[in-house]
Amino acid sequence: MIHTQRPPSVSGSIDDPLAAVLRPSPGESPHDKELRLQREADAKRISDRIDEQLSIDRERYKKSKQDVRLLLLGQAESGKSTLQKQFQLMYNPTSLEEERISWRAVIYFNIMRPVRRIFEGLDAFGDSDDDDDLDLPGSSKIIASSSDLTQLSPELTASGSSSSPLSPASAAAEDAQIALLRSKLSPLLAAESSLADRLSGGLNVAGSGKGNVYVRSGWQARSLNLPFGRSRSRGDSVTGGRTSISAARSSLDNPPTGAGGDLLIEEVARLVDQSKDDIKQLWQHPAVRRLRARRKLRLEEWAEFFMDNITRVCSSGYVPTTDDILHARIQTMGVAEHIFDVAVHGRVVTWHLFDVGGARGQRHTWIPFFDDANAIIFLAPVSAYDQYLEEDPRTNRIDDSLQLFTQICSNPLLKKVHLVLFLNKTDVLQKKLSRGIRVKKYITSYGDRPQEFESVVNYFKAHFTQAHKRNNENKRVLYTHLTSVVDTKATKSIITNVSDSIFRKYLEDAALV
Ligand SMILES: Nc1nc2c(ncn2[C@@H]2O[C@H](COP(=O)(O)OP(=O)(O)OP(=O)(O)O)[C@@H](O)[C@H]2O)c(=O)[nH]1
Ligand SMILES: [Mg+2]
Repeated sequence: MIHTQRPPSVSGSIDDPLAAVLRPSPGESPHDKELRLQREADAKRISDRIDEQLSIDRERYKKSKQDVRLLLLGQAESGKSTLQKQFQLMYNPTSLEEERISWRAVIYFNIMRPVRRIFEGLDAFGDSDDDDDLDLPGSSKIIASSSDLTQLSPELTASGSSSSPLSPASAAAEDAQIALLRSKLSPLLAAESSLADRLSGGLNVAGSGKGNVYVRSGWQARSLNLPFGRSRSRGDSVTGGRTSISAARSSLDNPPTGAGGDLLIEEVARLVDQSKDDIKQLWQHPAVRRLRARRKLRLEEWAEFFMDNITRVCSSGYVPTTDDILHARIQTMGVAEHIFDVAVHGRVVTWHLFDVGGARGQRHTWIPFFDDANAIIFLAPVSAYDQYLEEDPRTNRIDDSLQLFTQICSNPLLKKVHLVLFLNKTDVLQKKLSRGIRVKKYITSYGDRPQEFESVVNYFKAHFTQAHKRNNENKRVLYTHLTSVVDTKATKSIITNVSDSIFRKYLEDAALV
């Protein structure tokens, strides 16, 4: 028989420090005993609570492993956040309702910026009368972005682009009108940077050439002191540790409020209401129409949308409509996680939808989200053929989208992820083509193919499909949809369809595990 000495660490209760603490002292009085029992009961309660929390966490973790994780990827302005709003509208409409009024600030900002750009355009090109479609990178165009004159009636376009020079008297009269409008709108323009600061929480993002404003997740709720439903940034999430959003505190966290709410926003609301007729006059001014007709001034689609709705949007008591919210533009910073419960085939599954910032400087923040993603919706704005990246004015936006899509298809972490491609902004593409903005001029390989929607879309689609095929060892299916994600009815049916296919793949994967 072997006798061994017990090592001190496993020795019995005699040497156990914990037991020593809990052991009654030899001469324990009844009062001491009561205190000791109380201590023991407290310790047990705390220990039970820790066990309970650990078990909840374990359950939550196990359950969250069963959740669906969907990433929305694509370059800046491709429509990711707009698509996220459509998901929100379908699966968590109350939260959109709660934040509805907070969108006013973004929409006011979406009005101030184009007003300033119009004046900049008039300063730079007001006198020149060369008819122009110069969209070469590095050209001196003031606004190297998006849309065109699709909203102009032929009559306006004809008068606006008239090549007959103005008489000196007419030119002087126009100059005086513009100068007056500039002076009347100067208080509004003076408020632009305060509003930008309020929206971004003072964050300045390097490389935002147009002075764009980035917001991080949850700004709507912070602006109203609301709980943000079940939407949160990854930085706030229970899993934590993969924060990609700057923790800079937003001034929206504590906006100075008065009886009517945020004082700055109320002041801006008063200013836009006062200025609405002048803004309208500016927007419809012949000098501005001429600039737009010559494409010297090209405003983004949302800017045109709000300019066309100026009286309604600037009137006092304005509450944004859902359509307004879908058109509102604010750049996403980092990665924002939105959580929805989705009922598919009679089963409710929690979906985590990750809406990322698409600008080049934001893309590194996507990577930590790749390893447990189930599905990706990649958005490529097919209307962007005549645009260049704001971050890199030499890169055509379609080209960038294609390169980005190739990287996503070939990324080893994403090889098994269900892949959906949205060829988005088809409505804008239609309008550009009907305006005669030639594809060949920007995408030379398009050659002499027809300037028709079908042909253009098929051409781009073929390139994306090709990029997918070249990087598809796993024979994964690519689901492609032509979309305009501002169109609620059409997008709803696509989301239903996509959710269904994502869920089917999810069930297949679960069965294999
Ligand atoms: N007309 C039209 N506008 C669209 C469409 N998709 C998006 N937009 C508008 O384009 C703008 C940019 O869309 P966002 O959803 O903010 O773009 P994003 O991909 O989230 O951009 P980042 O956050 O910068 O990465 C918004 O004003 C949208 O209303 C579309 O299909 N048609
Ligand atoms: Mg966004």
